[in-house]
Amino acid sequence: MSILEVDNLSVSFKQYTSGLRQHTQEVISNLSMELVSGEILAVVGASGSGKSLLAHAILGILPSNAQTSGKIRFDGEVLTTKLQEQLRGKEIALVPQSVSFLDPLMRVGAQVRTSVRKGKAKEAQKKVFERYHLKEEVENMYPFQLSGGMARRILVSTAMVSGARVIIADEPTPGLDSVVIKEALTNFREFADQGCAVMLISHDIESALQVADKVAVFYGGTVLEIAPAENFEGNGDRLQHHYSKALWRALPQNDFTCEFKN
Ligand SMILES: Nc1ncnc2c1ncn2[C@@H]1O[C@H](COP(=O)(O)OP(=O)(O)OP(=O)(O)O)[C@@H](O)[C@H]1O
Ligand code: NI
Repeated sequence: MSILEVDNLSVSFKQYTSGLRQHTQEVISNLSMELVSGEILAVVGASGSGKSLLAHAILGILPSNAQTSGKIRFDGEVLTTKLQEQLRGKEIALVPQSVSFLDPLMRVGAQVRTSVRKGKAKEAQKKVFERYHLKEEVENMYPFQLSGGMARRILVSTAMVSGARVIIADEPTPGLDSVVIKEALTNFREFADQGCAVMLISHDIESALQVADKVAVFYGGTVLEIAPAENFEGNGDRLQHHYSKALWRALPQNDFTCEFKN
């Protein structure tokens, strides 16, 4: 069953060029896709292809000069600005790409606790810190005192304790060591297995494929194809699009199958 549906979404930015002349740049074009309960959808594609903007459009946190058209539905209901506000951080949680999303003036333990909706906040926060190997003293720190990897683990923790039904994770793993990456990906898998849905935006196709059910390949602001994860194997012959094949074959471990070899 589909929890979140994106229907013909376009996003453009109005920018002033010289003087008062306006220029509109479309950064997402006629994009349709869905998140299904119980599934992880990995989203892969080049830098600048619109992955983060799609996440922000779903959450309703695009910059104010962005114009959108199309519809996004949660549980069949069309998302309005008001509904997005109500669902944000509650039914739909974001693991943002940038650690600047953390509140610089709030201790990180408190930030995680404010996201807990069910059960005891303190307990949930302690448990999730333990899970992500964050020492007890970290809860009293401010974001500026954290390393990049610690800040990222705080962002993942915040989404994990929220009790949301949809998690949109925008590059949640860079800078993390392999043990924590595995832990986070396993948690996303468990989360999906409980009947929730995950959108996992990642440059790390190899890791994403370990847990994803389907992969959406992004290019130039739209989805080229959505393929079952198992189609990413061998030479990539089961992938439909040249770009998807190229993306897959460009991975270091696939050099062996590259035609240029010999
Ligand atoms: N506020 C903005 N105003 C104008 N253009 C923007 C704005 N934010 C993003 N863009 C443009 O939209 C495009 C998509 O950006 P987006 O951040 O979604 O890419 P991405 O796929 O997430 O890239 P990355 O993999 O590097 O995170 C880029 O070309 C970017 O320059
Ligand atoms: Ni991005």
